[in-house]
Amino acid sequence: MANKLALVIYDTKYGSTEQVAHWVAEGINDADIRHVDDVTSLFYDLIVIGSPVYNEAPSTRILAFLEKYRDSLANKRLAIFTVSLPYNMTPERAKGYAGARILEELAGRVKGNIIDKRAFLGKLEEKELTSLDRLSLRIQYFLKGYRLKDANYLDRDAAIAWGRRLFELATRAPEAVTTERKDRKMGGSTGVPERKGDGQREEKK
Ligand SMILES: Cc1cc2nc3c(=O)[nH]c(=O)nc-3n(C[C@H](O)[C@H](O)[C@H](O)COP(=O)(O)O)c2cc1C
Repeated sequence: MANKLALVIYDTKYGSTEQVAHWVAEGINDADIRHVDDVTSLFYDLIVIGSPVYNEAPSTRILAFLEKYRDSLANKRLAIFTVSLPYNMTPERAKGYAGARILEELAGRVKGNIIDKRAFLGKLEEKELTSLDRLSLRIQYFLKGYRLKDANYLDRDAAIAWGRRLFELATRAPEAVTTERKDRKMGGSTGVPERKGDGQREEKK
């Protein structure tokens, strides 16, 4: 039986990574979508993995999944994305956001052929948070000289556009993708703008 085109796998606590996963799947056009705990098959040409960022790390469920299926994923085309919201985000910063650090950490855990990766911004709504998360974030923000406040940087168009890009890459011959990755290593566009000091929580205004 032929593989299906694409599967988008995500974890989420407050819904934003799930939302981004749905938009990405919409852009791919013919993608299945599953929470990381409900994955039953990896018979797809492309596996997209989306992780939220909590406490400067990817989701532990996603990391456990990558570990468990390390060998099965090793010969697959993969794409990965993170959804995060650094404490110092502003609409200005959001425009050039790369979020490279956690995304690179996640990519480092994967053995497969990563055809593309992307850091998306998410949202935070104080009233949705568990009391423990609210307290912990309030303390972390306070220690860094910021005040926790609601923010929503979800970008539907960007997520759908990335899904479309993945569709193009996934339906290309494997050699074409490999060549493009080599080109990128030699200085071409990575899809993730490389800007110094644009880590998840490294800048301070
Ligand atoms: C407890 C907690 C810790 C977080 N820690 C970070 C962090 O270290 N870096 C970051 O960029 N965003 C952090 N965030 C923001 C989340 O990444 C952001 O709200 C994201 O949209 C959450 O994804 P979800 O809605 O799929 O759960 C944190 C959020 C929570 C609730």
